[in-house]
Amino acid sequence: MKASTGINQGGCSGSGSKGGCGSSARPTQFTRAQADKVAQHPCYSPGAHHKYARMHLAVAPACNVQCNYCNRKFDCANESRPGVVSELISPQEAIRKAKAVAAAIPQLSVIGIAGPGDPLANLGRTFNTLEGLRSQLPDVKLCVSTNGLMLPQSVDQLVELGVDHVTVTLNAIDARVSEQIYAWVDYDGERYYGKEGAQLLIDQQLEGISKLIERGVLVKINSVLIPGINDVHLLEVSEAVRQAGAFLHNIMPLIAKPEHGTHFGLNGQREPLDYELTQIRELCGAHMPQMAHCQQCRADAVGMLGEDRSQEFNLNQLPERSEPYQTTMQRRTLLQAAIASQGASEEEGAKLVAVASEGGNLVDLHFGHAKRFHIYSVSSEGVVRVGERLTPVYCQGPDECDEGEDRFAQLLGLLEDMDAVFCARLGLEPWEKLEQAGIQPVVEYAWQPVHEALAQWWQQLPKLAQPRRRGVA
Ligand SMILES: C[S@@+](CC[C@H](N)C(=O)[O-])C[C@H]1O[C@@H](n2cnc3c(N)ncnc32)[C@H](O)[C@@H]1O
Ligand code: SF4
Ligand code: SF4
Repeated sequence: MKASTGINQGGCSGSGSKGGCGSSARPTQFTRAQADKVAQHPCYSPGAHHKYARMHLAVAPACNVQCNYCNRKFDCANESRPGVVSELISPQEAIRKAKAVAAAIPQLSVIGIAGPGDPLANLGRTFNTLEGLRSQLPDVKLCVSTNGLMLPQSVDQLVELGVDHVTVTLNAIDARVSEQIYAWVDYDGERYYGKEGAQLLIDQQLEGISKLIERGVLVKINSVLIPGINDVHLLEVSEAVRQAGAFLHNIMPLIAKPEHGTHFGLNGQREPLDYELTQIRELCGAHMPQMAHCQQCRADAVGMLGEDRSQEFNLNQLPERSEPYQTTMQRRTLLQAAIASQGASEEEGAKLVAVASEGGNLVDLHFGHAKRFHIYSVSSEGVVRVGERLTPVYCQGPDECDEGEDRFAQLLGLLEDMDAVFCARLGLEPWEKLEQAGIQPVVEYAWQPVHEALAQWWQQLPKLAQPRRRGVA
């Protein structure tokens, strides 16, 4: 009973889609670790959007470009489309809201920042929020959706903070097309118009996409289909992003109603017809796997794709006090393990195992050097990845080791519900402390593939698997 990987399926579920699909997408080869990441992201895998939920934190009001289709309104609770939010929140409020939603919706696997403006035009607010999420909700995936203008200079920090899913909106790779979509571009204190602004944006987007891919980040491309402007051109966009190494293309229909007050809406630019969207997705599907279950969510969307529970989680509705996040996290991991293995794990004595691994393919990291632990449920049902936990680095070298004790205590807290920890190496002292905490350190499988290592380890466990040692409150 393994998790659906979402590999080679063309990103086309049809369900919940605005428009059809039918694409015969070109296969994309993923490593197992990438496939695991995809499998738990509701936007990246059609199989995942029934199992996992997402939320957007509306912390980023400003934008550094003006798309002719965008008008960011703040006070519009009954409308659901990109850029719309009910309330703009601060990074601190965002963390509070994220904890409340993670507790209420255990299927929440991904938290993204997607506006209502551009996350990278609000660097302080965005990175403060991401830092808070990383340190206080270590088990959620972090996702950012950007126009790409500030990407090249932001990639290092995004990777450092553990963001491994980024969506870039790329509507054109030819400035003659792009200048019809963007009114202006603000960069380095200057405002650029026409082809000059368009070319600047394209250059930054393509450089940023390449850098993300070099660093192992999964990149999804959003393109807004604008009839008569970029419809046929999207074939070139699709081919370019395939060559760059993006893994999913999300062609979204333009929304352009006069009442939205956008340039296109007010000037009669028409929206695409359903069959036009289907045709373009089919044609682009020859280059790139297509996403067809995008719901064009609000910038503060909450819940499973296709549902919007944002109105249940406005700041004034959040509980005054919440349980410690560690308790929430442990409950979420057990529930996600049950979801992933369809309820079989508890009864069969499944083990929860944390693996120190750089990319999720090999058991290849020193325990103290892991920036994240990949969490697996291991049982007679197989090896199922059920999440990950981001961690402060315990020891980066002799100069930093005086902080080691505190960080180790944090690590123990992070992993206290695990049955075992796999890593490539581990010092004697942490070894003993892990054992005292009831967590088995395992180093015998250093440099072996994670799934094989875990399966072999399970095989050699005593045949009568013990029920799990610990439950959660
Ligand atoms: C609101 S934006 C926020 C992230 C970022 N500023 C960006 O543009 O990528 C999220 C997505 O919604 C799309 N979007 C915004 N307004 C739209 C509209 N009127 N019709 C279709 N897509 C739209 C954007 O192109 C982008 O892909
Ligand atoms: S980049 Fe995003 S937020 Fe900015 S104007 Fe375009 S759609 Fe709106
Ligand atoms: S707008 Fe599309 S890609 Fe973004 S969260 Fe919603 S479904 Fe996912």
